[in-house]
Amino acid sequence: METLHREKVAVMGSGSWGTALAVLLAENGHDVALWSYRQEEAEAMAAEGENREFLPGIAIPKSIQITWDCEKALTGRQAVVLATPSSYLRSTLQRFKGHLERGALLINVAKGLEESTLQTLGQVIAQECPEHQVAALSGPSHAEEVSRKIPTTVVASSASRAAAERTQGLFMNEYFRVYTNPDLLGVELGGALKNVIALAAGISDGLGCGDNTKAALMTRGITEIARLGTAMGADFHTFNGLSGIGDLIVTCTSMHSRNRRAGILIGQGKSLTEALGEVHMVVEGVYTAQAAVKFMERYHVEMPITRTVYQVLYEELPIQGVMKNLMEREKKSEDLSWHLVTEHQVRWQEER
Ligand SMILES: NC(=O)c1ccc[n+]([C@@H]2O[C@H](COP(=O)([O-])OP(=O)(O)OC[C@H]3O[C@@H](n4cnc5c(N)ncnc54)[C@H](O)[C@@H]3O)[C@@H](O)[C@H]2O)c1
Ligand SMILES: O=P(O)(O)OC[C@H](O)CO
Repeated sequence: METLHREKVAVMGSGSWGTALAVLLAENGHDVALWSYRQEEAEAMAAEGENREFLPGIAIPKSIQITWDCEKALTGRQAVVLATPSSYLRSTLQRFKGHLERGALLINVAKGLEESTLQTLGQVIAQECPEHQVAALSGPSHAEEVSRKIPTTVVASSASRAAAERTQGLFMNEYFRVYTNPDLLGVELGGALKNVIALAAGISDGLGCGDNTKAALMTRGITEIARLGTAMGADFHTFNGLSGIGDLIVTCTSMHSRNRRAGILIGQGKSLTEALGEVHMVVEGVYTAQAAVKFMERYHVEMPITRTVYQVLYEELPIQGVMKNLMEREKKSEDLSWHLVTEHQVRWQEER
């Protein structure tokens, strides 16, 4: 592995992902500050040398400066990792943007959509911090595995190639392989929307359905994500990559997945509030489902799995009605090659 260029990095958000990435960045040789939203969270981590609440068992190197003071975290830092849950991204940016260094690169690692504005997280960041370049790091990557150095691959995406490559260089090491991808919209949408499909996969498990059902939900899930994504202008191919199908696979199959675990509890008959309380960590799909339903209406696309999850969460669709909702829909043609459909239709017409 080539020698790393040492940078001063701030990680804003000390949940499981922010903590895991701060540890990785420190191990890569960077000078890292880790900012906590809650003072008591920062104090506990500093005193215990680990994040017992969100990432127990992983030692936090002493070189990491842990703080709840935004100014301290950001002063002199040219790379800033945004690791708060998506619903707090805007409020966190508003709180600290006055302390950002001029030209600092903002790297979002949260996965979600802003329901009130129907903006992607990249758009939220660009709106709040228009002077700064934005990148995203996304892909199949549970904090519990990355922090144990289990081989993981992700993508660094930005409209700016230099920003994507800088992000790649910051994070890449022998157990964390980072590819670049120029399609920021597609990368963000894949990461956000897979969480709703993971809730469906969990519900299916909680209901006692089988592997056939899970495979169907994952395959049809990525199809509906790509359908919305391409309607919004993303590149179809991105959904075949790490931030698309890759992340969908891990989140629908792993017991580390908060979304899948919440889905299992709901499928077993727990209420949403009970499921969220039990999982304790952020379950992004619960919020993304609300935004996704608005997006699908705006772009006139069908997303039956996403809509069914929304109905369970917010419209009291009985859990026993989930499979009926999906299986007894009208007959359809499979549309995996979304961009080739027209070509197929032409060929079929010629054959007649
Ligand atoms: N955990 C993972 O494996 C993982 C992997 C990839 C991406 N992500 C994404 O990273 C983001 C953060 O997830 P996480 O798993 O680290 O969360 P988490 O549930 O582990 O931690 C939540 C954090 O949010 C903080 N918080 C609570 N209220 C807040 C507020 N009002 N403002 C700001 N912060 C507040 C808490 O103090 C805590 O540090 C999510 O978008 C998630 O989808 C997580
Ligand atoms: O645990 P989940 O379901 O929130 O997923 C976390 C990451 O997005 C997995 O890549």
